[in-house]
Amino acid sequence: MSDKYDVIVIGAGPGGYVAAIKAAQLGLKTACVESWTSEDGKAQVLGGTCLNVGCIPSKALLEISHKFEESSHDFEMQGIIAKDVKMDIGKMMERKSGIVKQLTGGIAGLFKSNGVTSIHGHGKLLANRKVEVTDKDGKSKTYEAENIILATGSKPIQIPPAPFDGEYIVDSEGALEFTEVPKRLGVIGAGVIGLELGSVWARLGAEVTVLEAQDTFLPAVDQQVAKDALKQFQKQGLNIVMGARMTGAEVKRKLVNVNYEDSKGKHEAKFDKLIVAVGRRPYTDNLLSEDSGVQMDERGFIFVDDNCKTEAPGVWAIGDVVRGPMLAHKASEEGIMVAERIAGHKPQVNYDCIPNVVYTFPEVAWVGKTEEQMKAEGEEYNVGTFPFAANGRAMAANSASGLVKIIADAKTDRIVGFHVVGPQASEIVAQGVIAMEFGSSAEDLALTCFAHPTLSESVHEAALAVGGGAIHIANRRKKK
Ligand SMILES: NC(=O)c1ccc[n+]([C@@H]2O[C@H](COP(=O)([O-])OP(=O)(O)OC[C@H]3O[C@@H](n4cnc5c(N)ncnc54)[C@H](O)[C@@H]3O)[C@@H](O)[C@H]2O)c1
Repeated sequence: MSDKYDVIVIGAGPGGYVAAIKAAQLGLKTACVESWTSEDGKAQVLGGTCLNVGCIPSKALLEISHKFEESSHDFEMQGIIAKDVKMDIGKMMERKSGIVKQLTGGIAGLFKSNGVTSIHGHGKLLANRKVEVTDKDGKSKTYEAENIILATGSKPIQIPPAPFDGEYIVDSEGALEFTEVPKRLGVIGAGVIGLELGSVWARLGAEVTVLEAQDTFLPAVDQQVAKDALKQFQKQGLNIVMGARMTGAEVKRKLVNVNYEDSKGKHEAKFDKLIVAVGRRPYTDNLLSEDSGVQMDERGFIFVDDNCKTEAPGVWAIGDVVRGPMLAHKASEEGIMVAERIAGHKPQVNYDCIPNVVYTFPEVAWVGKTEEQMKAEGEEYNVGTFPFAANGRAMAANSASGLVKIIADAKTDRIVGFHVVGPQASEIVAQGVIAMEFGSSAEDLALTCFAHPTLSESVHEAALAVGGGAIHIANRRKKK
């Protein structure tokens, strides 16, 4: 086979592998370059961070640890006697690895069935739409393509006061590999990763302290929802210290001594393990030759326009390596858009309709604007909320905490924000995404028939509440 392609994708994460499959489906001769190698050094590993060391393994641990916590603490009041429930961490990790293996293997199958050529090695973009691929033995080969898609993802940020050592001070990947439950676990950063991984180990019995530098909890989240979530996490025993900036961490006699400062002064804390989750950085190490023509912005993200075009002709970039939220589904959407644009179509990603989820329990999920954003922008709006405490299905499921909140433009009634904290928020938010994508008004949702008894009835009631017409709760706003 010739080494000239219509499309070469560098990176086989949820951005890259989806782009490659879509491009091949559109009749383009496509190759995908991925350097990730199995631990035994023999095989190529597809799927990127999300499938291997991110979304999927963390969700496996979140599901299992939730079941453990539920059976240990919440079964008895429901009449289920499950005495002395024990956790086998080795077995839990085996199951997590099994799920990862199944999914990553699935991508290889999808590449084959769609006719994507998989190339194993490190890809580097050269000038004039050429890609140099270096294999694990250091041998290089150059390929050419009409279009190149950079989808190399991101890596955890390492900060000087707490360098990762892989054993005591770990990043999000290390936190998925503990072989036993740490007695005292410290987490730096109350962001998505800190909260999700802190929750896993807290449910399994660790005493968890989360140190967060900012004063506002989950500042990107609607603050009514964030405050509700914080209250619930604290009730579960997560010790979340706000306004606490970590200044140093040192391992001494198998313990991590952490120094931090807050408004009350300087403090020291001791932990058996420390997870540092202070954000991720775009991964562009040795990706671009000096004459590649691709520019980066001041934060190291590859510079692209609204359609993911870089400044080099025929070179595109998608996912965590470019501006916008670092989310697998955002990367996949960009991958599909770029593949279709290469094929001559003109799709766009609607960046206003990308859902966000924190996979804690309860989950926090949202799409669109927060009340704080509407206020800051001087927009007039109406709000409808409905608590799961008034939802029969949530009560039956012993998950009656949290709420659904819908924000609608005051003039048009168009839904501009949809927020959930509560059971299955990650699934419920899809209703808000669909509604917003179709330009629905709150009244459209209010006039829709929802099955009874379901958690989704809270969406219906919140939509009714926007117009002051909720049935199962006193209305904050009176019907006009
Ligand atoms: N469920 C999901 O969608 C999901 C899951 C995992 C990761 N991600 C994405 O990955 C990226 C990285 O996640 P993350 O949680 O690491 O980053 P984040 O940006 O969400 O949170 C990092 C937090 O660390 C705090 N921090 C920074 N330095 C600190 C210090 N010295 N002391 C105390 N606190 C400090 C910051 O104030 C911030 O709140 C995010 O963009 C996130 O959206 C998403």
